[in-house]
Amino acid sequence: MNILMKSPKLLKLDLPFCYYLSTKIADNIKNLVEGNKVVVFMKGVPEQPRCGFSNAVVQIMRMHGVKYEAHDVLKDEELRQGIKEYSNWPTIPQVFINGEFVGGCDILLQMHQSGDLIEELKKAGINSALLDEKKEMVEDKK
Ligand SMILES: N[C@@H](CCC(=O)N[C@@H](CS)C(=O)NCC(=O)O)C(=O)O
Ligand code: FES
Repeated sequence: MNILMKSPKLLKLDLPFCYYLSTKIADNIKNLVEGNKVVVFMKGVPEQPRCGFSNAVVQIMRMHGVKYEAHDVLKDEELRQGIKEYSNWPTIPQVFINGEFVGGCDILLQMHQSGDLIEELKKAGINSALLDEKKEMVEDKK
C-alpha cells in the first residue's frame, strides 16, 4: 500500500508552503487561459506592445480579425514566470486557443503563412477575416 494512503496526515504535514502557493498560481493561470477562446500573454498591451515579438502576434491576430484577451506579463512578475511553467515554454508571447497552448511568435507566424491558423481558429468556432477575403477573391474570379 502507498505510504500516503496509510497515513493521509503525512500529505498535509509534509507538503511545503511553496507547493500550495504554486498550485494556487497554476489554478489562477488555468482560469486566465480558459477565460476566452483566444488568450495572449504578451509584453505590453495590444494598443501598445512593448516588444517586437508581442507586436508580431498582435498584428497577426489583427489580420485575422480575432478578438482575444490579452494579459501584460510586464505588469505581473508572478504571471511572467508562472505562464512559462504552465505551458512549459520559456518565452513571451504565448498564445492559447480553446485553453490549449499553441505557440509563441515564430509558431504563430508559421501557422499564419501555412494557413494552419485559419484551421485552428475554425476548430475553436472562429471565422478568420482572411478566410472571408479568400472567398471574396474566389468569387471575384468567377
Ligand atoms: N522566438 C520566440 C521569441 C520570443 C522571445 O524570445 N521572447 C523573449 C524576449 S521578449 C522572452 O520572453 N524572454 C523571457 C522573458 O522576457 O521573460 C517566439 O517565437 O515567441
Ligand atoms: S523585450 Fe526585448 S526582445 Fe522582447
